[in-house]
Amino acid sequence: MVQMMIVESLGVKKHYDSLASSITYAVRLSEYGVPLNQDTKIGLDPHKDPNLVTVVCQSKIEGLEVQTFDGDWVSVKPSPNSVTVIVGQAFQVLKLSFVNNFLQAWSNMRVRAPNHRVRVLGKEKRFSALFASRPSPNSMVKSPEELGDEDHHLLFKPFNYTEFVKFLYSEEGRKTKDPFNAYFRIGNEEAA
Ligand SMILES: O=C(O)CCC(=O)C(=O)O
Ligand SMILES: [Fe+2]
Repeated sequence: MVQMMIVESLGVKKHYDSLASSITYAVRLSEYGVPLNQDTKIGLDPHKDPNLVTVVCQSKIEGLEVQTFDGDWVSVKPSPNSVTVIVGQAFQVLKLSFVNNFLQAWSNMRVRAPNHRVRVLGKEKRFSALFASRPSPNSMVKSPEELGDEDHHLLFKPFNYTEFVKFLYSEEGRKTKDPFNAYFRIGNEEAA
């Protein structure tokens, strides 16, 4: 539903079915103990999710923090009747390509994969539940072909999601500052 809303808001609803047909879903439950480093209180290092969309449900103990464009960290408070939706990088590719092709109409990127992290401030264990969508194994993530033409080049190469995740966790990927842009970026423009 959230994905459909995003695709619709980008004005490319007709591509939703083909996107939806190559998506898989997974649920993960996370437990965070008291962080070893009591200076930073970091439970999970800053990162962007590689997948399409992650829905996060925090237990009573807060900890999720999202970075703003200005670099500040904002805490997301747990709520019993709401969830947090995090856009991942695979979605960013679709979005960036769409935006690029409709650049004249849209002056800016509409959705971005945000940097986020977990900090556990107190002495209690923290729990969270995550529901994530991602491209099916070995499926290609690419922009609809009619959106790419000579005047409107695409920002990213089509890519195999499984290969991307392998690279992300490889020795080389871990050493690379921005593995996503290093691997798929076609031009030199910043796509942070
Ligand atoms: O536990 C959370 O609130 C978020 C965890 C997270 O960002 C992740 O596992 O990718
Ligand atoms: Fe995450």
